[in-house]
Amino acid sequence: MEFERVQAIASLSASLNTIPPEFIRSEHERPDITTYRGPVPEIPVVDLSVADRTRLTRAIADASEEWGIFQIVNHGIPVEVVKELQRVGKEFFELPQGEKEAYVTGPGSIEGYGTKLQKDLEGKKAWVDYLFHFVWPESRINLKFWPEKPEAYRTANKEYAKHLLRIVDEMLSSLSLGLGLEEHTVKEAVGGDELEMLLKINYYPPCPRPDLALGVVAHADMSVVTILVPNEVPGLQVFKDDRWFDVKYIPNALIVHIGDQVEILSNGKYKSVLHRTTVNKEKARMSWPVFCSPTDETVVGPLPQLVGDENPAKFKTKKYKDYCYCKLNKLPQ
Ligand SMILES: O=C(O)CCC(=O)C(=O)O
Ligand SMILES: [Fe+2]
Repeated sequence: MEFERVQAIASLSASLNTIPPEFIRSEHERPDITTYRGPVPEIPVVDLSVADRTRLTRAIADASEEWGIFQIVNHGIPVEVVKELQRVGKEFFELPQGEKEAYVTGPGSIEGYGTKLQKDLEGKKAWVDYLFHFVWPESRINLKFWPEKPEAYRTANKEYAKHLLRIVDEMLSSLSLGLGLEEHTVKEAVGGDELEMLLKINYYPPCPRPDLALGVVAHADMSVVTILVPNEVPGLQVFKDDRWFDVKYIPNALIVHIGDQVEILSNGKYKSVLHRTTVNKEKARMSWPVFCSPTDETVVGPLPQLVGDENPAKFKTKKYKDYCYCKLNKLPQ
């Protein structure tokens, strides 16, 4: 098992200065060939400390319509809280392999430590290991998947989740207002206070051939929104106007991805963004996305206020778990 971890493969590969063939992407995916190197448009940056609520709402709504991704600055989460989240996550991944295996994901569970074992459609593997666990609501938390080491892991994650809850509410309110709807509409449409927050830590070890491999492959998140903290190593790319662009690293910013559920309930007005990650030759890249999602049984579809004779529904209305099942098994929605 140990040698299936990308972290273990990376240590071997470093000395060989090469990577196993199943990590070498075909030409249409290779980052060196497919990354656009012309002038790069910046993804929008939204300053949450702006006092003018109407302006803030418009900035978030416009970014969600045009890009489906933006960075937020002056978000009010203390720098120390984020730094501590990053420190304990990094220390967990630096533990001896055997200690991490104690948190290994089990059959039928999304939570836990692991590596995507199945290859993708082209028989390729992703240069990343991960840890998943719920951080909200309390009833969903299973401490079995929350590392006991380093010692501050659990307090740091609890603290971050508490702050993030406020940001999620702020995002969902702005998305509602941006559609011309009452503030709580979007949150209620995805289950209100039942909304779940699943934290993932991505650990992308240094890779001797970052020109050939990919971290996470192109996808759009199934969530309502995903809010992500990266470390200082760039690697996130977004697909826009038929091109892959690098996302600039902005210290202390959080990255907000619009997920499929918001695209669906807005009937396509807001875009769920296609993104992927590249890896780095010298440094480990890490990221902490939190996927905010409805419960399995929550039914999500285009908001009735937004559909009519002139605006027919572009998406089916279905349970979140059925949406995920179709997407994960590449079945028609
Ligand atoms: O590492 C990143 O910046 C993005 C990761 C991601 O897209 C994901 O885990 O869904
Ligand atoms: Fe993602």
